[in-house]
Amino acid sequence: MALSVATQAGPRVVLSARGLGKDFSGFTAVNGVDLDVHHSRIHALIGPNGAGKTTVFNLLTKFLQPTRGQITLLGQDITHTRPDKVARMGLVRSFQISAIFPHLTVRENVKVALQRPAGLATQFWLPLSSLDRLDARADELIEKLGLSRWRDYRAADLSYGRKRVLEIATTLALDPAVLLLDEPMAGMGQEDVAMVADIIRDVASERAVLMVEHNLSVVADICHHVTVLQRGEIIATGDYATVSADPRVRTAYMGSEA
Ligand SMILES: Nc1ncnc2c1ncn2[C@@H]1O[C@H](COP(=O)(O)OP(=O)(O)OP(=O)(O)O)[C@@H](O)[C@H]1O
Repeated sequence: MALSVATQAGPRVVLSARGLGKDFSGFTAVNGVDLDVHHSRIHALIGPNGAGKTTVFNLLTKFLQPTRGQITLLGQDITHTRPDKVARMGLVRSFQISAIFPHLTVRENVKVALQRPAGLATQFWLPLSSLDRLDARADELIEKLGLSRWRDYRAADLSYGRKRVLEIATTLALDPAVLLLDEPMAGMGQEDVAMVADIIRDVASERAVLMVEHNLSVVADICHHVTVLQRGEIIATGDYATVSADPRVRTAYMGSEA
């Protein structure tokens, strides 16, 4: 199937899926998913529990091999590419807080992340001072994400919301073209939600963001495009106003379907 993304007006498509599907021992978890994720846009993937959102994320990052369909990243077919290579090509998934080293400071955490794209192996037996040359870049990233005040705090001492921001900062050290965020607002209080929403908006000005998010007011607030999944298939796609008015989406969220 030809991908007609190159001719579209507006921001360019950086990640795209066509006819994406995944079966688990005969059970179809994802089927016929078409997705275009654009540079400088925030795209939400929403849907009720078990709709297939995480499976789609795992397929896009190649943690799972699709049963059907094609995935393209920056114009290259990555359907059969290994996850580590996909990450190096610019599709990076933000992992949970456990990806942060709690005993290291904010700055040290960012520096450890920064040494990866520099092509250095992560050599934990080297003193952290060996990463001094990364100070300037680390501080730039820290400032960008509003963490300067907490630069010398141990990650363990940060608030929950700021841990998530630090985790996003470590992901941005790889300068991804596409950032996948898995429920970035999960477990956060309202104040942290607003802060992290602002950060995601900023971060997306220089890359594409695809996020799974259950907080629909955040989706309404910051996402340019929303794709709604139900039972592994797309039931609506468009801006928030369009999809939230769709009767199938209303039914799916009210849980009144069998
Ligand atoms: N490894 C697996 N083996 C078998 N079934 C699976 C596997 N992974 C996911 N599933 C099934 O696929 C369906 C989609 O699951 P998935 O986790 O992708 O949904 P989700 O939309 O992310 O849900 P939630 O919002 O609850 O996290 C579910 O029915 C789930 O039980």
